[in-house]
Amino acid sequence: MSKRVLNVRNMVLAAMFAALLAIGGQIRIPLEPVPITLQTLVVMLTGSILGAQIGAISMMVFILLVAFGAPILSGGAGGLGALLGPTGGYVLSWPLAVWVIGWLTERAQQLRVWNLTLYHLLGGVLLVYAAGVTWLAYVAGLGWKVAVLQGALPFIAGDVVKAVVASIVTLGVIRAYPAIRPRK
Ligand SMILES: O=C(O)CCCC[C@@H]1SC[C@@H]2NC(=O)N[C@@H]21
Repeated sequence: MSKRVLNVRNMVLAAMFAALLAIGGQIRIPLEPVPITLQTLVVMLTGSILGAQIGAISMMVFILLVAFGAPILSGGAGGLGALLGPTGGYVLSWPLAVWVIGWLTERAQQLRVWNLTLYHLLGGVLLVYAAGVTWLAYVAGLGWKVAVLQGALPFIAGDVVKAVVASIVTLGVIRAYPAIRPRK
């Protein structure tokens, strides 16, 4: 990683991954109150490919765009109302989730499918679900049991698969472009 974080290369990469996140939100199964989407796959890829700093910046840019009304959340939702709605906890957790995945990835001696998958599960599943379910319980006025039933259980199997796929894709990208690998 170059010393200056906000150079043109990093800004372009951050914008690209924010755009990918917007696309990931449109590939969805519209469950209520929380859809199944490819957003978690992109969140995981952002952390392990861009690293902690640029990755978190990319997610913050995405959230800022949503807050200003860009229709880039799942199903084309956007604006402060959508951001602070029932699924807001997941979305607002993404900068931290990406930062955690990036932090771990940058410090790994060697990157393998198994350790990347572990980082993806910690940041992209555990942390995201903790924030998302807590927020859902509060905003939608659901009890904890119902919030877990509706906000976590339907996604676990798919998100574990996404964690493995994100690891394989990350290793492929790093193999093709070794200079992209974020390191501390
Ligand atoms: O409104 C949005 O755009 C956010 C939707 C959040 C979907 C969450 S992210 C974690 C879990 N995995 C999924 O596939 N869907 C939920």
